[in-house]
Amino acid sequence: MSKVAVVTGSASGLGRGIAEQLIQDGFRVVLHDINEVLLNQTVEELKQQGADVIGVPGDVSKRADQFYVVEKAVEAFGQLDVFVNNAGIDAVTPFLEINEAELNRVFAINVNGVVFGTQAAAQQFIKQQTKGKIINACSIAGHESYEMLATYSASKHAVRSFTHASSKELAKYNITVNAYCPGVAKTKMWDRIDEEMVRHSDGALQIGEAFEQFSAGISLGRYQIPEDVGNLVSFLASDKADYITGQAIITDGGLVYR
Ligand SMILES: NC(=O)C1=CN([C@@H]2O[C@H](COP(=O)(O)OP(=O)(O)OC[C@H]3O[C@@H](n4cnc5c(N)ncnc54)[C@H](O)[C@@H]3O)[C@@H](O)[C@H]2O)C=CC1
Ligand SMILES: CC(=O)C(C)=O
Repeated sequence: MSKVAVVTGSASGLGRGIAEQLIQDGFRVVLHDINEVLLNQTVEELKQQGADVIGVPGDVSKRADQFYVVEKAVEAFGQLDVFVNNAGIDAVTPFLEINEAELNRVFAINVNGVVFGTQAAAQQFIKQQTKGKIINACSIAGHESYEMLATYSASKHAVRSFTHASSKELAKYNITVNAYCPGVAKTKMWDRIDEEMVRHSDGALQIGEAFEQFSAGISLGRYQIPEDVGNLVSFLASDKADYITGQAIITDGGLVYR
């Protein structure tokens, strides 16, 4: 029987790219997103292409929603093999203006979401008595800290730390936990970051220029596309990655060197 993967935040952007790659790899995929309208549209498009997928709306910051998506995956497909904690949000703010609401919002989704998704998936793998793979969205911002992106960078450093700690605790169940760390990918997230950086630049930047400046240092000379990220997740989700755990692997075309 083909394997089953859940991908959170997969109605669009990198999550959709990851879901499409896993479908190509032969997975049955559960798409999960807070945007129910977009989720239904994406699920319909993928079904029309012949994919064996379902959509489950939910908010990753709610622990119950994460256990619910695992329950629905098992109800529909009988098992769970891979859980991708992809959903995440951005925040662009000068450090002195960061407030409690921003910290709570970004950490609730980017950090709590990863913890709850990991718990829900791990409990299912333990119940099944099978190996399992948990794959988290980190970022180059989980290795490097950026001006105006302090809250976001801190949240991604926390994702890297939870990847390390959970991989150590879950190894005895044959569950691996790894993270992918994208660079500068052209998705709605970067459209928003660019707009906000322009807004905070006092006229120094025009639309598109923050994205261009960030992309300028990429050694391979182009910005990232969802397929680049899908390729790394495809490997991490495969049996070929069975002996890799606790790693936060950078895929950025050569921008941040660790
Ligand atoms: N775009 C980039 O350059 C980079 C992105 N990343 C990370 O990759 C992941 C995906 O990023 P993008 O696709 O660019 O973002 P995006 O903003 O383009 O898409 C995110 C998707 O997640 C969904 N979502 C947002 N909040 C949610 C919640 N609470 N529960 C469930 N779904 C939710 C959105 O509806 C959307 O469909 C994020 O964790 C992000 O931090 C990391 C490094 C670079
Ligand atoms: C969006 C992101 O993850 C950056 C700027 O590294």
